[in-house]
Amino acid sequence: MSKNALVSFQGNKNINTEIQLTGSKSECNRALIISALSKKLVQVENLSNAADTVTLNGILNKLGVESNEQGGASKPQTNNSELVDVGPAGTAMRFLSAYLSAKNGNFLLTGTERMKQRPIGILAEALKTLGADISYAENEGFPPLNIVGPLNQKTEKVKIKGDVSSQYISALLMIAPVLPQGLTLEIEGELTSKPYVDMTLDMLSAVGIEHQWQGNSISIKPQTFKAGTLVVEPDWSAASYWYSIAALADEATISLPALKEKSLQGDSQIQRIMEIFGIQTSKTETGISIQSNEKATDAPEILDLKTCPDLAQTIVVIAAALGKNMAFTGLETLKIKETDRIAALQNELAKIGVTLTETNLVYTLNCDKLHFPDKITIATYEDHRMAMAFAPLALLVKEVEIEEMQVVEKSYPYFWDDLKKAGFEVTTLQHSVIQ
Ligand SMILES: O=C(O)C1=C[C@@H](OP(=O)(O)O)[C@@H](O)[C@H](O)C1
Ligand SMILES: C=C(OP(=O)(O)O)C(=O)O
Repeated sequence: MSKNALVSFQGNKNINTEIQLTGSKSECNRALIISALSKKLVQVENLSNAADTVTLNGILNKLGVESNEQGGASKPQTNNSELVDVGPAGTAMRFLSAYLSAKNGNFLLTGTERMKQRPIGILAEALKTLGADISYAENEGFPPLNIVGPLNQKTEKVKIKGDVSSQYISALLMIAPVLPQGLTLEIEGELTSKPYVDMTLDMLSAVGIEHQWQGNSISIKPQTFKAGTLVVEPDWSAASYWYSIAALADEATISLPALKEKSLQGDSQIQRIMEIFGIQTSKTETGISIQSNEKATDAPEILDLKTCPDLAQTIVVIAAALGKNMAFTGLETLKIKETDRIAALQNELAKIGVTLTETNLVYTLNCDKLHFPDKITIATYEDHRMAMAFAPLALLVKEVEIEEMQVVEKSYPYFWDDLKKAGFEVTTLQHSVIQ
């Protein structure tokens, strides 16, 4: 049985609401790994209810923190490996690859069928260079991974490609302080998604872990964690869907408590980017408020999204719906996320007459044939962001049916409830799936 959401908005398109967003899954997943590595000296506050965070928390609780992550312990006697299944959680897969390599035990780290298509070879090979015992259980370079820890460190210097996923780098940086020799990472090529590496280093600094970043090298010496609490901010990627709603409404004032204008999350750039679509952000006593009635700023000729890949679907869909023939760069990594997000966007934007085409890594929207049928049905490809980026179109299209509505659970489980709170009608449709 598949469950779809039928989304519509009746009456005046004026939205005035307050939405309490759940904690950032990126911050939470780092905080949980750091807490485990610190043997719970570091506590986490405002844990997200994102499924990816719930999964990682469950795995870490089950594994316990007794074993010796500081390295040097003898290898386990048994050949039975412990199954660790992250489902669709990319950060959990990447962070645990490093964490389990440093931990005493024998593990089979796996995930969904899609996870088995998301590359991990760059990280696994870097860990092997450090001394980790890792092998590919199915396909070379992809999960599942057999990991036998703790690693017997052979070197402190590792080279790593920076242009595929920053998660590999964050994963290594978090275990660096517990490695007997520490770690110096030399990043080769351009670093993609850089704000996520900054987030990792800032969160490590908050619990006393120092680093040096010179040129393309980041070094962390062996160090102990300082006791403390990491307080997680709400999720800025989730906030981006409220910016979309504000951009498509006739008038909107949406307050988002506890969000900070200056955030650890790179996706807080949505504040500046959405000015292109006439949305203004202001600080309030409790967080921020977004308003739709300000004058739009000029769109740049090409908007680069390399530092905020998770905003790409939000921004591309809004630009398309507003008929802006914009061009984008920095979208290369979208093909290896929850789905091939470029192909997914191309397929679904075609339903409102918009094309997205690529020439020399510049992606251009053509909205000349933009039209809004009375009803569109959007496929979501097991990708939460497809559902959430397209649902706001219900402000322009009478009925938007979003397939497999449960996909939102990955990062924003209360998305549909929050839409209802803001005045949308959301009905659940049950369809039998014929195999
Ligand atoms: O480190 C993180 O928390 C994340 C980094 C980004 O991935 P890439 O570095 O693979 O672009 C982002 O897309 C993902 O949702 C979360
Ligand atoms: C890419 C994402 O997540 P992950 O890589 O952690 O699966 C995302 O949340 O958009």
